[in-house]
Amino acid sequence: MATPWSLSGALKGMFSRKTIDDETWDDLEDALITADFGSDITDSIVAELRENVRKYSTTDPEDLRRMLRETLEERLARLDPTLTLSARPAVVLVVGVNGVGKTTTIGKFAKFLTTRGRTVIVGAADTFRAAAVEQLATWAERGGASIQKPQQQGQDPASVAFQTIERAQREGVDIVLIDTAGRLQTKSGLMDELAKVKRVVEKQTEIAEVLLVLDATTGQNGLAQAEAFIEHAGVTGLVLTKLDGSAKGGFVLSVQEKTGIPIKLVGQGEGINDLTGFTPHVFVQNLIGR
Ligand SMILES: Nc1nc2c(ncn2[C@@H]2O[C@H](COP(=O)(O)OP(=O)(O)OP(=O)(O)O)[C@@H](O)[C@H]2O)c(=O)[nH]1
Repeated sequence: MATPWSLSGALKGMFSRKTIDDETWDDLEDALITADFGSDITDSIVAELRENVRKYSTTDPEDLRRMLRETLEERLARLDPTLTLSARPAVVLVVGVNGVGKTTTIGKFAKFLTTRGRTVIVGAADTFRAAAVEQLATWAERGGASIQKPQQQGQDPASVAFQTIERAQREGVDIVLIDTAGRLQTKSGLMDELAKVKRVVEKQTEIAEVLLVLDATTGQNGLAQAEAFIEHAGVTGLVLTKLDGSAKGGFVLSVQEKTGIPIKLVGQGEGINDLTGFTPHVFVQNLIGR
């Protein structure tokens, strides 16, 4: 599958040369920077590979490709991408700034779970915009999930979360996905609201996952916007969306190393089936090519 974030095009020239030379290293560095690995990670990858090439006294670009693949895979696999969803119900809070693909992700995630035989209910705890609730309802339905809507516009988000979990417990639903607000007047208002949702939910049951949705096309900027969530929301996993429209495959590694939080899901399209788990081995195969 050709992906826009694959490095295989950028690396082609490099691996078709007969021997590893200065140009090889320049090309590698350019390719990594262009793919948004960031300068620190690029420097450390290049330094590590130079050391390996020296240690194994190789001049074969194919060896370098293998080493690059191993390095990236090893670094991506340092954090565990497994979702913890064994509690019943397993409550997942979905957080992130507006426009990153939160609603779509909840629908796709519901589909991902119902396809695997789990029952899902979505809680519309972003209660301010009626249109947003309706959009979420459409995606929940596509994903095969039921939905708990606010009883009136602007209902306290924590009470919607409460009602959703109560219903899940009553109806024996496996997984609860709570959609939270992405935009309020102030950051502290947003974080207070989220803290209240968490407090109320934790009285009912443990929170299984707090997933932060990030738009891969915005790269480092998007990360800066999401900083408050990373600092205050107790995020347990990242969901990268819009990777299909991004040339920034390196963001995947840089976001994980910068935040210390594992990527758990990846969105690569606008369709209901376009969300997958994150598998470093597969990702790196696609990134490096062949
Ligand atoms: N290409 C692509 N588009 C995506 C992906 N995920 C979401 N989108 C698109 O991104 C846009 C925003 O998605 P939403 O799910 O509405 O985002 P949101 O964060 O809920 O936005 P608000 O409702 O405004 O808060 C939509 O046009 C989606 O189709 C993805 O993985 N790939």
